[in-house]
Amino acid sequence: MASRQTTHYSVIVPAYRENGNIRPLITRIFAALRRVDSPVPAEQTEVIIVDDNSRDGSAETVQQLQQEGYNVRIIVRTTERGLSSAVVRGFQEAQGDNMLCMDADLQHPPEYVPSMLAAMSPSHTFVLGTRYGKGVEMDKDWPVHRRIISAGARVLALPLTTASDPMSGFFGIRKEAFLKARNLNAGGFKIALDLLIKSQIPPHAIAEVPFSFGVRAEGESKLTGKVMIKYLEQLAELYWYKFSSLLVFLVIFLIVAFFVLVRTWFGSPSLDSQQK
Ligand SMILES: Nc1nc2c(ncn2[C@@H]2O[C@H](COP(=O)(O)OP(=O)(O)O[C@H]3O[C@H](CO)[C@@H](O)[C@H](O)[C@@H]3O)[C@@H](O)[C@H]2O)c(=O)[nH]1
Ligand SMILES: [Mg+2]
Repeated sequence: MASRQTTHYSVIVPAYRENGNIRPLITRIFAALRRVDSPVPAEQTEVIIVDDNSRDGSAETVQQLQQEGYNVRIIVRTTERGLSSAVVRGFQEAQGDNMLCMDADLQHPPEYVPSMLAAMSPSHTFVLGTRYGKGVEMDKDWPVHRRIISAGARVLALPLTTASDPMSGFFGIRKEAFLKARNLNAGGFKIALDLLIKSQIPPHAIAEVPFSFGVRAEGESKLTGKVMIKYLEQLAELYWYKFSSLLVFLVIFLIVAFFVLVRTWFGSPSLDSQQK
């Protein structure tokens, strides 16, 4: 098992009722890291599952995996709920400087973990698993309504970032960039978008890795109508965060321009009229 000093890479997995997926996920991640051509050593990598008190046997599965020698641990939250806040908690607990977030349900292929981790560096502080890159595609079984929602959500985020897939739940961030973010919106599902804006990641610091988005292996999606409303709230907040100074500048500019025009058109009162 890796010691604390040598853990340079952390994989954070938010999980709610994912017991059926945990074993295949962990064994596939470490099998990929143990390949001879892996750019990242398995001994320097930890996996942290952030579970919201699922009570479905996930904790026992993780315990069993630990006994088998896998460097995985589980944080069971009992007072908080939600995907984004679980990811933030995982990043706060991570030992590694290179932190990757991925879903538990195998929609994000574990075989991409080594290259995603290796893509982070002091000059590429953010890595984004994108479903819209060259040569990749969504699984044909991914529902049409989810494709439409995803496309709409992506269009709404266009003014905020140049990243091709800011809705992706498969992404990584360097610790130093994560620590720059203030007032993260920990509600909802779109924590990558929040981090891209609030950690002030410049376009050239984003490494994009195309991947084919699969379908959930076991269990059900937790994305509900409430999550979509939360996304709209998050967008409103991010638009304000990013454009409020521009807006204030524009308003002041328009007020000044208005007074200058009024003075030019109607002129200032002449001395004669003031003396009368
Ligand atoms: N701890 C915790 N984990 C959660 C919660 N809700 C969801 N998760 C975990 O977050 C991961 C993604 O949840 P899904 O329910 O599978 O989401 P999805 O509909 O497949 O959405 C995924 O793809 C979207 C792109 O289409 C992404 O935008 C989204 O972030 C996510 O990655 C899974 O591992 C799930 O267990 C929660 O309340 N708490
Ligand atoms: Mg899923």
